[in-house]
Amino acid sequence: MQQYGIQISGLSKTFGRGDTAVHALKQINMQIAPGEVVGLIGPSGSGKSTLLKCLGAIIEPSAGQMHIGDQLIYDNAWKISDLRALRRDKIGFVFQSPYLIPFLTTLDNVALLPMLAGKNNKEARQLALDLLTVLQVEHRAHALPSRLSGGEQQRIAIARGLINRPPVILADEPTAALDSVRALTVIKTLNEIARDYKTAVIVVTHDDKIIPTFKRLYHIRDGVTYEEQGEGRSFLEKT
Ligand SMILES: Nc1ncnc2c1ncn2[C@@H]1O[C@H](COP(=O)(O)OP(=O)(O)OP(=O)(O)O)[C@@H](O)[C@H]1O
Repeated sequence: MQQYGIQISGLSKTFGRGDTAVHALKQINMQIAPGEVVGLIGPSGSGKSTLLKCLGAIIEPSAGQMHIGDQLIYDNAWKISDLRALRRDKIGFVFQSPYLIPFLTTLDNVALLPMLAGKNNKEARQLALDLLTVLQVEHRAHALPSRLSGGEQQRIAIARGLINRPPVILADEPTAALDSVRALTVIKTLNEIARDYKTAVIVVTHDDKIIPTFKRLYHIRDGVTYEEQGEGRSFLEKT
């Protein structure tokens, strides 16, 4: 049986009840392999944020199943007690706005998470520096976020999402604030990281610049998803 990075089946989310109930997600099935980067697109109100929040264990689904790797996370109820530790160790979040802490250097912004997870200062900073090197922003390690370009800030945000080596990354509009060249660089970086670290990555986007880069694209409309095949890495190689 193939092992997925993250897999959901029959996942549903209803807000409210009775006549005013909103069925935001209706029996969604998704499987993302380790190393795969998929896109998720859909119009406003279609359920993208709700799906991302369920996948990120930020809100509780109403029904269905979710596995991360071979661990059953949700089966009509949460199957693990410490959701905060799950989010910290298994899921990396990358947002449209990098949300870097303005008075910490780039390096400390990234080192903070492994410190919170129990690593000592020196170990955490070395891990952070190694990752900044992979993302080609190590020369900005001692700069404050306000001194970085938008593309550099977004790469720092990716580093922070990755630092605890989560098996899953959820990226919400990570390129919306970037021009085409920087947007494609961020997506290339996510693809390289996914491949090298065996991470399953889901990118929610409205960004036409990056939509052709996905080999698999999930469309969502009125809480229902369907899948489309795209060009993927061969498109990225041409850019
Ligand atoms: N807390 C909530 N209570 C009630 N209804 C909600 C809640 N959150 C979302 N919804 C409803 O669920 C549906 C899906 O919303 P969601 O925010 O997931 O859409 P979206 O695709 O992310 O939209 P956008 O692109 O505008 O952010 C919408 O009808 C929305 O009004």
